[in-house]
Amino acid sequence: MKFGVLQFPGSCDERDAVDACARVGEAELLWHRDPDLKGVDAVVVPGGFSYGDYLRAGAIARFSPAMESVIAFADAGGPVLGICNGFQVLCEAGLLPGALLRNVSLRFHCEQIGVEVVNADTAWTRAASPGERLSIPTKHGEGRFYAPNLDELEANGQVVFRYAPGENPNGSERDVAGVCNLQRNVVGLMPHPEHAVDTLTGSTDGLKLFASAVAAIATH
Ligand SMILES: NC(=O)CC[C@H](N)C(=O)O
Repeated sequence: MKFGVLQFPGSCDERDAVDACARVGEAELLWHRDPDLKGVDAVVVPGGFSYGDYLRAGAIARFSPAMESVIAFADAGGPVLGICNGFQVLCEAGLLPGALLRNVSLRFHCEQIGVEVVNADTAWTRAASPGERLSIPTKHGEGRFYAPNLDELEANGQVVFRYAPGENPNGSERDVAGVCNLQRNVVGLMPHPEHAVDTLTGSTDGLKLFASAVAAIATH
């Protein structure tokens, strides 16, 4: 099982993402200009500030040559995870519904928070239980999830994560922290599971997402 972690100019969490993936499988960095995904079994689009967040976070990165390959990979059912800036890129690319707006505070927010698993039947949450609370860091300025069809997303089971009560850092409607596509192989979330994989930093809850992908590939 090999993960590919896609790196853009301005990514900053790709090394932690590789480390997180390497705890449950093999992992390698993929450069955004190269459309060859090197035969990986799952793709992680990591956090950071691709292209300096100019225009809108993720708006430029989504035109990278590798993104066309990621879209084809996702359309074929391959597991894709977008973390924070990666979530923003996947929304911009049309792989996930909705958009991420500026935090309601208009401030960058950085904190360890509680995140509840709403849907444990996706490629990236099957190792968790519905209602399970994970402790994961969050750090972003444009994390307020918005979708005009939120009722429909809820009805489809596309809301995958919610901020724990009282811990919503950005004003997202109905505390939405992460969503998936209809096929449930593409998941995006604002909190950073790759920063919660070692007891040294206080939580290993993030490993559940990466272990889920390994299970998804094993039963594919
Ligand atoms: N940690 C990150 O990935 C930051 C995401 C994004 N650039 C923001 O500030 O909203």
